[in-house]
This record gives sequence, structure tokens and C-alpha cells, in this order.
Amino acid sequence: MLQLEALSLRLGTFSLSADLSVKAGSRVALIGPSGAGKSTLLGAIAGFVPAVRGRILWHGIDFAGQAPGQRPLSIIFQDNNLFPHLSVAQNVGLGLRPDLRLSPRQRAEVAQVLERVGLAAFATRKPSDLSGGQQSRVALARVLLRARPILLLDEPFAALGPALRAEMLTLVEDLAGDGGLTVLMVTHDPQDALRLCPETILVDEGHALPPGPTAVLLADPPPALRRYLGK
Ligand SMILES: Nc1ncnc2c1ncn2[C@@H]1O[C@H](COP(=O)(O)OP(=O)(O)OP(=O)(O)O)[C@@H](O)[C@H]1O
Repeated sequence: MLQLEALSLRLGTFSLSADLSVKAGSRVALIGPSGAGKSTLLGAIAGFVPAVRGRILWHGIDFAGQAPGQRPLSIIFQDNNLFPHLSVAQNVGLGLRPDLRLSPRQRAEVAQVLERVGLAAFATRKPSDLSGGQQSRVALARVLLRARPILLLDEPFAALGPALRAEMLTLVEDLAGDGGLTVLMVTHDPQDALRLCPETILVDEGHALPPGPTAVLLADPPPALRRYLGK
């Protein structure tokens, strides 16, 4: 279980509170108006935004004092955080060793995971020689290799067209299911939330609410969400 316990965050004049928990192995969307604090909340979980008050716990262990790289999570942003000067295989290999001194066994793991996301034939290419969807797959491959139990997605597929986005969400669902990952995904698209995430956290007016069933939330949105969705 991931617990945000009486959490309070502040960035300049912006503040956000959260008191909620997310079940291990579940997939949860974060939805809310632009500037509501969705990325800030992921940033706090990842360790980039310090908490003013409260705690973040994973299976009862406090994240405080754990640097971002030590936390049991991976994060993918919209730009996929790929290094342009490294090949696809190297970008993925970074998930295992930042200095890229991979053992033969680790190289084999990289090859295996590239196969898993359908990029076996692209290992030596640079990210710029790939389509947007393929770049997203590289980022997912790296996450898979890191094998951290929490996956944070910050509008990862926003730049992709609808069909490709649906395909990527299915891939995330498969990979998350296989690995038993806990997924938190920021999205502006209610359909994406419905597709991947049975539950949704509504972030609005300085609060992140506890997760509720996505279908129920979208079928009968509270006023704040109604405004945001333009319903
Ligand atoms: N470094 C910063 N210093 C001060 N304020 C910041 C900083 N970063 C973000 N903010 C403010 O914090 C608020 C929350 O931003 P955040 O990016 O978390 O929102 P969001 O819900 O993810 O928005 P969007 O959907 O547009 O990506 C915004 O009002 C933003 O202007």
C-alpha cells in the first residue's frame, strides 16, 4: 500500500494536501484542472518536491530521507526522458547501470526486454530515428528492467495519436499486470483514465481526494470535475 498520510506540499504560493492510500498492484489515474497539482503530487512521491508536513509510506516504510533514485519507483514523463546521444539499447541499459558497464547477462536482459516491447530490431538506433510510439516503448522497456514496484506516469502518451495511445495503454496494462506494478498516471483524457485505471484521484482546489471508481466518477462527476470536463 502507498500511503499519503496528512501530506502537505508547497511550491511558491501553491499548496496541495492529500490524505489517501493506493492499494499495491492497483492502477490509479490523477485527473484535475491544469495547474491543480497533479505533477506536483507525483513529484513529491518521486522525491523531487519536499513535504511541508505529513508522510509518504510504501508498505509502511517512510520515504523521508530516501533520495529519488533510492525510492522503489520509476517515472515516465511526456518526453520519455531518453538521452538523444545514446542508442535504444543503451537508453534501456541505463535502467540497470547508470554507467552502462553491463555484464553479458545484463545485455541479454536488455535484449529480452526490447523483445517484450516489440523493439528488438531497433536496439542500435538513436531515439531521434524512432516514432513517438516507439520512443514511449523504449521508456517502458527501461522501466521494466528497473523492476521497481511503483510506476508513475506523467501524461506519458499525450503526444501520441488516439490509436497509438490506446495501444500504449494496453501495453502498460499488460506489463503492469505481469509485474504486479502499482501505477499512478496523470492524464487529461477521461477515456485514457477509463481504459487503464479502475480508480481515479481527483486533484482540485488544493486537495487530492482519495481514489474512487473511475467509471462512477466520470458518469456522475462532482461539480469541480464537471467544470473541468466541460459537462
Ligand atoms: N517550481 C515551482 N515554483 C512555484 N510554483 C510552481 C513550481 N512548479 C509548479 N508550480 C505551480 O504549482 C501548481 C501545480 O503545478 P502542477 O504542474 O503540479 O499542476 P498540474 O495539475 O500537473 O498541471 P498540468 O495539468 O497543467 O500539467 C501550479 O499552479 C504551478 O504554477
